[in-house]
Amino acid sequence: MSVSVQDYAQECAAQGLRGDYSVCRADFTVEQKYDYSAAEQDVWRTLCDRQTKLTQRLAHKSYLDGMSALGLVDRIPDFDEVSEKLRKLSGWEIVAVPGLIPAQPFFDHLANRRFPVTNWLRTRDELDYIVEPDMFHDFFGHVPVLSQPVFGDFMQMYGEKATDLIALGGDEMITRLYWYTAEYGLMQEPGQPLKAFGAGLMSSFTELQFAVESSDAHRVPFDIETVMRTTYEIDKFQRAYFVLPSFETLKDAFQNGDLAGIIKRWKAEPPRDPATI
Ligand SMILES: C[C@H](O)[C@H](O)[C@H]1CNc2nc(N)[nH]c(=O)c2N1
Ligand SMILES: N[C@@H](Cc1ccccc1)C(=O)O
Ligand SMILES: [Fe+2]
Repeated sequence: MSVSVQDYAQECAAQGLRGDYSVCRADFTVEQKYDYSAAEQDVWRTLCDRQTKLTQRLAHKSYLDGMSALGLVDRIPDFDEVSEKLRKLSGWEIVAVPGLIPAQPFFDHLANRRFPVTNWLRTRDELDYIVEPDMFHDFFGHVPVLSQPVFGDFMQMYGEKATDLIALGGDEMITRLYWYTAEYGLMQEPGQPLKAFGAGLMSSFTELQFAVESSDAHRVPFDIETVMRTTYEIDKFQRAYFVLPSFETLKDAFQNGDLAGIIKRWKAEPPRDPATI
């Protein structure tokens, strides 16, 4: 039923993903091994400096509050140190993984308040955008909001509920919901300017600006059923961004929406193309 590390490692290698899955434990975690070079530390600082300037302007307050709570990011994070801080703030910890892991173990970590963070960093040639999650994306994009108890609790609940919905055959649909909210969600609260919410935007210099500021970005109001029916690609700018009116809207749709019904209705139907939403 669940994916074995060996099978997944082969799949990833075939797709050209960068992580080394040969040293994974059964839950896809690895040692962080803090042996980064001076050049990598330098890339990290550059990434943080240029991206922080953008997030100050374009990120939702929940993210900026989370970043302040976490404190300094002046060198590549030591995962154990960060976990200690996070545990005090919200009961979360981070664990090292070699890169993308399958949905099921991913959600199982979330359900247990563990966030998987990739243990390698993009190169100097990828400062603006990278096609697969790296440490900068996982850490800079996702971890700040986990320090905020409201979001931390939501992510745990997401992990728990996702596991049940996957059992109904909703693997792809529940992943799309995660994708278009936690990764690429925008937020526009009443009377407020449009802000970025998702982690995939927070970690990309070019896509963050595109999604929030470009008149070429295709932005549509959040609707849970539409989101769950819409495909995505991980290695290009998104062709649709869903705009949430508030975090409560997402939480409410997730808690009280009939996700099982949506899955049953649509899982055998052809999905929708984001360009046509
Ligand atoms: C939930 C959905 O499958 C999503 O793309 C998951 C899959 N595996 C992942 N694996 C890692 N390491 N990081 C992620 O953000 C994700 N996201
Ligand atoms: N494109 C994101 C990384 C990412 C890849 C794939 C999925 C999610 C995030 C970045 O440049 O930071
Ligand atoms: Fe992510």
